[in-house]
Amino acid sequence: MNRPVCVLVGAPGSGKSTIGQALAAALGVEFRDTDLDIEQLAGKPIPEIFVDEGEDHFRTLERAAVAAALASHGGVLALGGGAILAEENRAALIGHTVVHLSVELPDAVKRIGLGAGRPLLAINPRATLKHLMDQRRPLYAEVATATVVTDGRTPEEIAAEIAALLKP
Ligand SMILES: Nc1ncnc2c1ncn2[C@@H]1O[C@H](COP(=O)(O)OP(=O)(O)OP(=O)(O)O)[C@@H](O)[C@H]1O
Ligand SMILES: O=C(O)C1=C[C@@H](O)[C@@H](O)[C@H](O)C1
Ligand SMILES: [Mg+2]
Repeated sequence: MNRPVCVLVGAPGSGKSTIGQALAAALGVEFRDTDLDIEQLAGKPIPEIFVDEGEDHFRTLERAAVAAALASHGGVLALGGGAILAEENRAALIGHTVVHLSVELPDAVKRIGLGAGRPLLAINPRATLKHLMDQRRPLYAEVATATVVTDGRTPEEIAAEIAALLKP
């Protein structure tokens, strides 16, 4: 059974997908993102899943995607920004190497632009993002075995710091 060399968690815009790909390339392993697994399985983009079936259904798909990826993926794994909301997912992360990519509101807003593609941020995006980040910060900290600050830093710098952390 494979297990991820590193699982990345963090708020929307923390850079899980971007840094995950750079880190996987640096380590010479595969990158996997549970958001993409869910889209492939559902056959549609995440915003459409939210519109057609609702957030609860998305979270059900997400719990299954997290369990499947943790059990089978041997490379770098990025989880969706809200995956840590589920107690089941937090429990499943125990014993894994989990890196929290921390980001504060100004950098997160700059990066994601608060445009389309993030269904939870469709209404009053800045305030909603702040609320999400405040609510989730303790949960990211709970599952993380290390926290890496991303504000004002390039994806390459961040990926290099994580690669160094992973060295035995
Ligand atoms: N360290 C960084 N500095 C500047 N821009 C960044 C950095 N990391 C990511 N970005 C940019 O921010 C945007 C969001 O990054 P990314 O999609 O990797 O975040 P994410 O954590 O995967 O978000 P989500 O939870 O929505 O999947 C992208 O346009 C990316 O290029
Ligand atoms: O922050 C969240 O709850 C989400 C983040 C994205 O990665 C996707 O998983 C989805 O848009 C929900
Ligand atoms: Mg992502």
